[in-house]
Amino acid sequence: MPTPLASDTILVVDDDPVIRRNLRTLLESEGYRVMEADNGVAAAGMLDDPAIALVLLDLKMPGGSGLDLLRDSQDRLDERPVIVLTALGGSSAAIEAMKLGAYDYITKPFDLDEVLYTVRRALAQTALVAQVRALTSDDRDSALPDDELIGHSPEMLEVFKTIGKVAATTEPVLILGESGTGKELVANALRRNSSRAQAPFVKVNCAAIGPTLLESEFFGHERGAFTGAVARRIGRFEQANGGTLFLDEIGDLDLDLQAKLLRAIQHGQFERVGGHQTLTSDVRIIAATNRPLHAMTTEGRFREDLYYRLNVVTIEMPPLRARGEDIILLAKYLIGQLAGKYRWPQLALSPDAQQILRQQSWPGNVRELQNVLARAAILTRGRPIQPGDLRVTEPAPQGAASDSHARPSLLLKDILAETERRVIQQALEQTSWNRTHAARLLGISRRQLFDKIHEYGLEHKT
Ligand SMILES: Nc1ncnc2c1ncn2[C@@H]1O[C@H](COP(=O)(O)OP(=O)(O)OP(=O)(O)O)[C@@H](O)[C@H]1O
Repeated sequence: MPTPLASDTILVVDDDPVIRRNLRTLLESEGYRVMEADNGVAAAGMLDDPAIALVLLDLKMPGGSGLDLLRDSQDRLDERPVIVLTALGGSSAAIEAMKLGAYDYITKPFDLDEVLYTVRRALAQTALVAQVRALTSDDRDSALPDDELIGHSPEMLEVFKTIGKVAATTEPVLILGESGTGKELVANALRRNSSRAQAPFVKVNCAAIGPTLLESEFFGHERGAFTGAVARRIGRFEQANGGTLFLDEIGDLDLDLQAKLLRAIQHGQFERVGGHQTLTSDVRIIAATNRPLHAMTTEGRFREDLYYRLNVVTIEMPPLRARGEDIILLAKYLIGQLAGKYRWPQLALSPDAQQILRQQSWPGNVRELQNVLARAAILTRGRPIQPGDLRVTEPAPQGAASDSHARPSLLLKDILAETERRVIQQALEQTSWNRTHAARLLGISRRQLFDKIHEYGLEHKT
């Protein structure tokens, strides 16, 4: 959780001076500034102060109840989180408050730790959403760091919320989702918003290296541990000590290594390859995979105990096709990046091109969108992108194909390529992706078929 900023002022609204004093003492000891009001009307008058970042609000107060404040001052609250304080048994008022947009509620007599935890969580979450909003506004002049997560869809806001909630804990986080959905960006955001933001952030791609080298990659090795081990090597667990270790493609991990990894995560203990000394390291684990990890546990391909250890918090990345208008938001953002990089001020997306983008199913998700746009931008050499400039891997649905604007290209070579792609796709579907049968049907060799599948980025969908 980010340390509170000096500007984080909390408005405590309660008619009971003892409660106000207790809350003030607690919050000030944590570095927050505190303002007080003893009823809803007085509180509403104070909300014009932009320093107020959060409101702790009693519901029952003479002279302006908390519910009235929530109901009447939405504009003044301007999305600042309100945490409601309710007496035990007052659940209907609490529910009503939540409906009116309260962030959360705490029942009295409250536990001070719970108050602090809820306040911190609310502030971290709001800061994250605000940051994302600012970065995704249409203003292209704002310099965007490369690893910002763009999205306004409810699905992505859910992801941002979860990041806000869990970033500050040291529990492991498992990020699931199709390839290219932004899992690595989420790992970066978790780290950036954690108390370990300044500590080491070490990444290992578990699919990139074989099991023997991977063990040494994780835990290091002693000199002479195996041929080629000419010097002692410090592994990633040691490097990440005090920080965060991101294990990408964890679903590709060999069973034997899964056991060693479990021990290292559970007890923080491991040995270098060829070493006898037990080493310890304090790392926060973030793991990601596009594989169905849970199903793999039932098939015995992934250890159940490791799965449950990693799966304390799961973030499911929605596929791009499920993010609605985020496709266009992202496309505009990516176009902005390309325009800046290549100095193409005219680069833009025509409305028809946007329509084509909306209609795709994007099996390669954001990465595919990036590739399609980069290729189109290069083709047009910085002029506005039209539908014909977009080489998408999925044919546009019927309606779009009959629309003259949506016709991909009039160049003979493009039409031939598009026809070939469709025929191959058809043959593959007709044969349930039996490549031998499909190749026979098409009158080409299996090798040629493989090359074409690769060339056109065709994918088997179940
Ligand atoms: N929401 C997003 N906003 C901006 N860029 C994004 C977003 N999601 C993904 N990207 C970009 O798309 C590309 C793929 O993202 P990333 O590598 O994080 O995906 P991944 O899910 O980890 O993929 P894989 O499973 O293949 O490793 C990156 O260049 C990333 O910057």
